[in-house]
Amino acid sequence: MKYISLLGATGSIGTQTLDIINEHPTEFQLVAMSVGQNIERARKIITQFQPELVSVANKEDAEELRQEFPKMNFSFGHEGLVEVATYPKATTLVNAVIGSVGLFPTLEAIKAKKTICIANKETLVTAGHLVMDAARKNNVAFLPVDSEHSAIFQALQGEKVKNIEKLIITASGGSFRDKTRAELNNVTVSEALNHPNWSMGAKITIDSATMMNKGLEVIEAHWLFNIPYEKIDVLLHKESIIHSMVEFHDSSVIAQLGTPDMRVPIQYALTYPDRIPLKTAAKLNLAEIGQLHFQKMDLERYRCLRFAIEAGKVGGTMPTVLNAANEIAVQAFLDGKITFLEIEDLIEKALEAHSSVKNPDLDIIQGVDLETRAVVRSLIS
Ligand SMILES: NC(=O)C1=CN([C@@H]2O[C@H](COP(=O)(O)OP(=O)(O)OC[C@H]3O[C@@H](n4cnc5c(N)ncnc54)[C@H](OP(=O)(O)O)[C@@H]3O)[C@@H](O)[C@H]2O)C=CC1
Ligand SMILES: CC(=O)[C@@H](O)[C@H](O)COP(=O)(O)O
Ligand SMILES: [Mn+2]
Repeated sequence: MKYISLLGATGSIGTQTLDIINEHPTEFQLVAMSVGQNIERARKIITQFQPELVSVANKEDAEELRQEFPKMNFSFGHEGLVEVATYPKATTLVNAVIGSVGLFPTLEAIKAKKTICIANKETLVTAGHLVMDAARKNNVAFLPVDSEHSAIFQALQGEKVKNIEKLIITASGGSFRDKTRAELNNVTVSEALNHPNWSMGAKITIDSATMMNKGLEVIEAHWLFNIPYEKIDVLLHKESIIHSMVEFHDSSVIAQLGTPDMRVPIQYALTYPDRIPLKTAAKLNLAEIGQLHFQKMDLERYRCLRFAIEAGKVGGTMPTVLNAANEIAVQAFLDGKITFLEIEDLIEKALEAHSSVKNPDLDIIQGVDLETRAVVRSLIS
């Protein structure tokens, strides 16, 4: 039995993680979880899974739930996230929270020697050097959940990192992949949220549309696999069937394929190095699909991808700024305060205004993260 703590239980990845736990009750048990504001959904999860500890974003919600479920432990805020991430009975943390709020709980879970299944890519973008260094020093398994990184991780099983020629991360192109830049001027929030292949949370769906998601994934891959940026390519592949590939020195390419279903990489991270059946996942039928398409990535069309690669190469606190600016700008777009193309303008301004600090410690990272959010908010207002 694996005892799971889950950050972000009410979200898209959180819900699919619960599906897996539900399908395999003899393999997994949910012992601790966090939610944000969605208390209605939290009530249902508590009733179904009976976790021992639940953390919510707000104190008032924690108090209300404590009255309703007197035998359960409740916590709240940032401390609550850490309590869930380090819950003593849990052996494995699934970090499915959104944003750099996931960084500190991840570091604490690593110190508490939990196996980490990481979906929360913003944590790696914000402070990948601190996270991977802590994982190495504490000798904990740090397993990718993001579909592309799971694909690369699977392609690398039994391989030597020294033999890698390059990583090839595939990109669907997101909701606006068939639009020109000129056509992006008047796009709406609901159009942007209409991803062609994946049903995901709002923030990552917008990131897919701006191609920032792929930029974050390039930085994520750099840290997870310890590969220089020059050896990471992005390839447009509109079907999202090949989840990513690794090319080796001998010109051999290993790809991982499957129908677009996040439960597959989530479950792989939970069962690694084993595999167990996933009855509810659709089988891949290539004969039915017929053909797959590939296209070179245009960094002028997708400026956010260029910003991310450049920020990653500069390193230090530059990716922290990229991520924080993006989080604020995407939320402002979702709230109807800015247009779609203003997302990238704000990120560009934040990056241009920043002088990167080399080898930043956690205090510096947290300071830069907060400062960037304030700068971008003031640009918006
Ligand atoms: N969705 C997907 O298919 C994929 C997602 N990812 C990554 O996984 C992560 C999660 O994405 P996704 O599931 O789509 O996101 P969602 O928006 O669907 O879910 C986010 C979760 O985080 C909680 N949350 C949000 N803000 C806070 C906060 N300040 N404090 C505590 N909890 C908070 C939400 O709680 P509540 O709703 O209760 O407020 C919710 O449980 C992201 O980093 C994303 O990039 C990676 C690959 C695929
Ligand atoms: C499912 C997943 O891993 C997402 O990160 C996905 O990659 C988004 O699709 P895009 O390729 O459009 O960014
Ligand atoms: Mn992905």
